[in-house]
Amino acid sequence: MTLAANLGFPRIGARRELKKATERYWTGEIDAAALEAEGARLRADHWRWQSDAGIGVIPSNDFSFYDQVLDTTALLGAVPDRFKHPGGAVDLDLYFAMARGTDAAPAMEMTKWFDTNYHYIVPEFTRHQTLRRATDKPLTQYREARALGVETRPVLLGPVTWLSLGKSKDDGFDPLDHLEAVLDIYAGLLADLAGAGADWVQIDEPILVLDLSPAQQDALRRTYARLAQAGPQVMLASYFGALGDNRTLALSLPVAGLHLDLVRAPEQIDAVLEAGTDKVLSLGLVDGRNIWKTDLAAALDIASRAADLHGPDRLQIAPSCSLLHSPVDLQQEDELDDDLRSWLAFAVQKLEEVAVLARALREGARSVENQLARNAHDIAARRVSSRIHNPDVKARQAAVSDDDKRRRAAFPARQKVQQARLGLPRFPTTTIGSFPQTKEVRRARADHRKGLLSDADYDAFLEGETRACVAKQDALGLDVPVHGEFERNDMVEYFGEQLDGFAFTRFGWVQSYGSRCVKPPVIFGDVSRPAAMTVRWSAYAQTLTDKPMKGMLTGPVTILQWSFVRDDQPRRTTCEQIALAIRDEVADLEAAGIKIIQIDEPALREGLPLRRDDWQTYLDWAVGAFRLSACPVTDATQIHTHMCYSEFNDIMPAIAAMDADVISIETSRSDMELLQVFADFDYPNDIGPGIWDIHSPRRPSAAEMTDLLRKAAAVIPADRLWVNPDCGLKTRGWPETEESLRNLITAAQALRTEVSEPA
Ligand SMILES: CN1c2c(nc(N)[nH]c2=O)NC[C@@H]1CNc1ccc(C(=O)N[C@@H](CCC(=O)N[C@@H](CCC(=O)N[C@@H](CCC(=O)O)C(=O)O)C(=O)O)C(=O)O)cc1
Ligand SMILES: N[C@@H](CCS)C(=O)O
Ligand SMILES: [Zn+2]
Repeated sequence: MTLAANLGFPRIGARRELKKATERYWTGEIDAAALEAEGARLRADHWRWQSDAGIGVIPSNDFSFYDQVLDTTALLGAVPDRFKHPGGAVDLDLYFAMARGTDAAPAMEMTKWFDTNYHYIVPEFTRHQTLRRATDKPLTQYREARALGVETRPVLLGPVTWLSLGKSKDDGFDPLDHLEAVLDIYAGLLADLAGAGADWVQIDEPILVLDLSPAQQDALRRTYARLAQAGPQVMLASYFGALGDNRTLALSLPVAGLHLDLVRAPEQIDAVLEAGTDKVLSLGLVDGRNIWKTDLAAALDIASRAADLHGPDRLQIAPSCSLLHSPVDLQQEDELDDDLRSWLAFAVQKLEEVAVLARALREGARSVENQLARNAHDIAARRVSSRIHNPDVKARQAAVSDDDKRRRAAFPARQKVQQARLGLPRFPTTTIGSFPQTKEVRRARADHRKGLLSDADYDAFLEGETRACVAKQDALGLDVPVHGEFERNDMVEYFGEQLDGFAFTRFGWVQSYGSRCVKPPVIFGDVSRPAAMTVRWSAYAQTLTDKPMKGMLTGPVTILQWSFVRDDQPRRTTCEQIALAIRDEVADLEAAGIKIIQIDEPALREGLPLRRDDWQTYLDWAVGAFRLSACPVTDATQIHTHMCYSEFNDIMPAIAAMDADVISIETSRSDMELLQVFADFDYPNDIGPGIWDIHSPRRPSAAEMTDLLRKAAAVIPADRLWVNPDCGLKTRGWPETEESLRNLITAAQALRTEVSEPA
């Protein structure tokens, strides 16, 4: 019998209840018991909703208080020495300390989860680390569901993915050398889960869609040879792409089930069916990464073919990946127009789609003919909607030339003109754009939205915040101030709200990291800019200071990457439309007297395809889009870009090809490691390596930041170094911001004294 299955449900809560409870725990407003109780309440609700939606295979252990990779690190007791854990269980406070750092110990690194906007805590490995089972979460949450009458399939992160995503802290140590120790722990856990009643477990190995080394392939063979014997049957989950050249390997593993992402890679079903297998196949037919309604007829076509060739009893229907990346429930969206609403599906609706498809296979398409007919109507209506196409946008795109993507002079000549115009000191200091989004700022915006604060009062409030922020930066002595971004709810959503072709939701929140969420806008049609979006705030801020005010924009690739993108045209086409809109904004900022403009592209690296063979094509159009947005200006206007959470090792030519006059990057958590690649590559333009980890509430001292800057000056010529934090300061409070910026400026001053001027 074909079952409807789910791989993971969003844990943050339909109204971000988990975020709110976690943050209240951190500020001491509630205790651990209250936080645990809120977690349990959410899990119970989510299990019930899934059951009500008709899902037969419901996951457990997909819940997390911060991150599922950190959960695995805690499960395996891989606590870095600096947290001085004496052994025994990893409790909630140690868990949060690893994620967020403490005064005594910096947080563990955080980075992108594959090509998503979700961030995980990077495991740290050392040669002499002793791994041992240090939490029982998979077991307790399985039992918790059972006690509520819900039979679940516990989800575990696969050992090889966990080891592959971690970082070795000892030279020459290969994390895969820990594999046997990890397998001992997993085998024990699986046996316990079987003892508690679990017939199946889901083990996620998303690295199966990456280019794998022989050592990783061997590790996968050893892992599943062992775990397939350990108790419950294993549903091995691949997602975010095609198995590709790992298909034979995956099919050869002695697991009982294999999950395939048939949204990103629908073609792989034919190869798998042709190869033949006795495994249960889980068909990921409903997009877990986007918000469009599934074309059920097309999905049913694939599923029916699989049922004919493989047998309906050995099939499950599922979302393509965990629904962690999807908003919770479309039902809440009371402000979306009817057209748009009829085109969308969030997590709850996606599970209903999964259930319809499974039922169609079990009982025949007639049994769900009403649902199929309604779906076919909505899919067809979207396809022909007049709201999607804008001939002016298409005409402008057709006229884009290579010249539009080129600055007038090369960097050395631009640098001279800009230095003469800006007159900045060596080691110029700046920030990445946002300043603390305090409760007051968020409340004023919420009140404005609800009509409790008039347009004029909200505007005056924002002017006040901006004025105070510029004054503080002047008092601190920052060389290149910013306006503070108080008017922005989010660096992508804010732009989406002002561009045609975008829609936005009220509650479409998705977890980004820890308690932090984003509400990606929905790109449904051709994109254009009806009016200037940021000039009002940058121009106002420039009137408040004699220093050069930096204008702040989000780049086209990042807007694309952090939105829910239309799936009816290539991403590169949509990206170019956004680039043209940003280009107009850049030109307007320059015309308004703004001499420095930053175009943030933190998601450029994240958008890189998972397989290397596809990289160059992406990099060509992504870099082209950035350049298209950045190049309407004269040589005297300085263009900055900013990238956080990015590994640059393999993409330096593309970073250089962006040709930004200045790039600021996140480097502090990696102790400047990330900078070395810029040195090795001989990166030609200016660089601002972050010297303050703004993701942690910890306040770095001037000495610590001076030290980081010295490390930077040892590898990058001093006359090309800028001094800045890792990223924007929106998540920080004012006291820590002022103290840390004071220290950052002290560090810059120290380097100006220490490092002699070039002759
Ligand atoms: C730089 N990062 C970003 C990523 N993706 C983005 N789309 N944006 C980013 O900035 N990816 C990589 C990183 C991830 N980092 C972060 C950092 C911080 C956040 C964050 O702070 N998120 C906020 C939500 C931001 C937001 O949209 N705020 C709105 C709504 C505020 C709100 O909650 N209002 C309350 C009412 C408030 C009151 O009455 O007091 C409500 O609606 O209930 C706004 O400011 O208006 C977060 O809180 O999680 C995300 C990613
Ligand atoms: N300008 C943005 C960039 C974040 S990546 C900010 O400062 O928040
Ligand atoms: Zn950033």
